Amino acid sequence: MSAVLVVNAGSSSLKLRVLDADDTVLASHDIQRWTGQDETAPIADFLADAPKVHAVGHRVVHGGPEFTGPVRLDAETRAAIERLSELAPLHQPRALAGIDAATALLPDVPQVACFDTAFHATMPPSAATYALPAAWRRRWGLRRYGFHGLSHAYASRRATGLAGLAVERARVVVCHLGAGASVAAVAGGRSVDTTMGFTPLAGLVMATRSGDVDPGLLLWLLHGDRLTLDDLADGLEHASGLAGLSGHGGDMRDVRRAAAAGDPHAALALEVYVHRLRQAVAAMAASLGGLDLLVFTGGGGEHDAALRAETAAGLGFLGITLDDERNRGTSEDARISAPDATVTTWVITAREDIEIAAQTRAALRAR
Ligand SMILES: Nc1ncnc2c1ncn2[C@@H]1O[C@H](COP(=O)(O)OP(=O)(O)O)[C@@H](O)[C@H]1O
Ligand SMILES: CC(=O)OP(=O)(O)O
Ligand SMILES: [Mg+2]
Repeated sequence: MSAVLVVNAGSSSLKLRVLDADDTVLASHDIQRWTGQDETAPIADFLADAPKVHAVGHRVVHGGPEFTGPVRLDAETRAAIERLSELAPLHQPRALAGIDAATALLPDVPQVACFDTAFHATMPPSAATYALPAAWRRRWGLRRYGFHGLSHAYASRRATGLAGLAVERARVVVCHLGAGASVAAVAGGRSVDTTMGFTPLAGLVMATRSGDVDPGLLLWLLHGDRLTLDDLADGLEHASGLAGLSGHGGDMRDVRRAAAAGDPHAALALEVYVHRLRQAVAAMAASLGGLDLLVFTGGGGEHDAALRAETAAGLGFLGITLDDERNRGTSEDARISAPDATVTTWVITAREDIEIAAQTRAALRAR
């Protein structure tokens, strides 16, 4: 099997790729602000000019308890994915739109779902369990799932390889900083902890998502006539994060411009973002019992040298020290730590497409 079409529907974009057997990108197209509502059009246009594909791999954000590895799509698996939509309302409907479009356009080509949650299925119970009543946990399967697993898996493996470390021995913290953002702890190639939870709303400050807030605050907002459930959900998902803090939207570039022009709200947004990110890196290092590699990936992790420098600036006590020139000089896969740093720090381009293509080939071979 050679060429694989990769469909990566994120919260803010749709990324289409055709990858050859050796991961060469044969065709590529990104659609910003894809809603999934106009189902087939962008994928049809892309396929009209793309080489023939032999399989399709889809990124699906939530795999729930049942999907801990890639799965061939059919009516049954599609229905199971649809039932998980409530847990990832920004993401799952878009993945389903991509699945339906590709299935309609390529009815004879096998399709595979690859899950963001699957990489984190190896988390130990101490990291995955919420301190909630047992009856609730049993009845609704409440637990930490974690997300961005396709990116965390790829970036941790890639950095470990570039560092020349044995996978079994490497302790890696990966910061995936895109529109959604999460930090993961990877030991011996397996996820042992992460900042996202039951849903992709938990953890870090994101573009428009709040990340962690006091659950008592949410109860207080829902009490009496302060906010309806719909208003609360909309506020936490779309009007919080960098957007809610800065008043300049959720794109880090706009927030930085506003802060540089003297806007105090934008400056506070950056401070809160970095404070929480540093805390998360230290927490993940604690989950690993020490740290060998720190990795930055995702749009902000790859392109925002100031963000990397500000994050590292508070983490010298862990052995993290950047080389200023290297940090400012790259957005390619490269080491950016100082020569004498005990933790080596890396910038790695997010390549969920490579991970999805590999999982797709593996799932089809396994049958
Ligand atoms: N040069 C840059 N400086 C700061 N932030 C950037 C830069 N380029 C991209 N970003 C951030 O990356 C985010 C998009 O990340 P990306 O991983 O491409 O998207 P997605 O999460 O949709 O997959 C944007 O919201 C933006 O804030
Ligand atoms: C899981 C998640 O938050 O994905 P994205 O960053 O694509 O929104
Ligand atoms: Mg993404």
